[in-house]
Amino acid sequence: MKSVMACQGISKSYGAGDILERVLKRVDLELFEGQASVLVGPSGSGKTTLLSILGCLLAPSEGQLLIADQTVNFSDKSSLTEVRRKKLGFIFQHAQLLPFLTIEENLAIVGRNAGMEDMDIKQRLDGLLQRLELKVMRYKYPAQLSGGQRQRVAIARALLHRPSIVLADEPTAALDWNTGKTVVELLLEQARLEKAVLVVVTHDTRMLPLFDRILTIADGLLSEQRQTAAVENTFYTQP
Ligand SMILES: Nc1ncnc2c1ncn2[C@@H]1O[C@H](COP(=O)(O)OP(=O)(O)OP(=O)(O)O)[C@@H](O)[C@H]1O
Repeated sequence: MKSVMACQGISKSYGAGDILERVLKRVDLELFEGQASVLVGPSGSGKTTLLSILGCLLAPSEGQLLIADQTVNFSDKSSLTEVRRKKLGFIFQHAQLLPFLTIEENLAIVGRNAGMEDMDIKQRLDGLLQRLELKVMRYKYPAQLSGGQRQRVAIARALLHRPSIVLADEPTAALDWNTGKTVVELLLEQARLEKAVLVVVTHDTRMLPLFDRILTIADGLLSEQRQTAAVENTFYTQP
């Protein structure tokens, strides 16, 4: 399997002196092509912090992040922007679509930022809108869509430019169970189709069996669980 992304001894602290908080402690992690991981842990354990580092949005205090065997240089803003635009796709709890643009425009802008040709953007847009059952929404604005439809647009937006890494922070938190499950299944299907690395943060333990890997953060340490029951019993109650 091809390694797409790796964390090597990544630590992250916030604050300084007496109020120093060590959120991540020497996290090692290797993520492979086409692999879908779910990231779980108690509230405040550092899930968003780790996802932000993986997404090149936040610099680690120590350690290195490698994407396609290249060390990410967190002090070089222009290369960080380039990596984010070309290699990464993001999905957030609330889709965070641009309200003044139509669905088509919200999607096309990602392709343009990644340097795709107009014809490629159009073909990709047509295919994703069709598969995600969003064709009738094409010329609508985000406010005219339901929460589930907006998250399906967010999936299309995250994948449009064929990123090698897709990161999702609680993508179903604002949705009911059935809508959320459909959204995650579509996300998994599309990510696997594109052979992208997928990392999803969720509090919903019912989602865990859908993923290839279950990663847990607790006390700043990352571990991998194979038994979903152990994770459920340790930290969570069913929503
Ligand atoms: N910018 C920041 N400055 C200072 N402390 C921060 C900052 N961001 C996060 N923290 C702290 O780091 C810890 C981890 O936060 P993080 O948001 O990564 O946790 P989480 O596991 O995603 O939590 P939740 O499940 O509640 O969303 C928390 O104690 C939080 O208060």
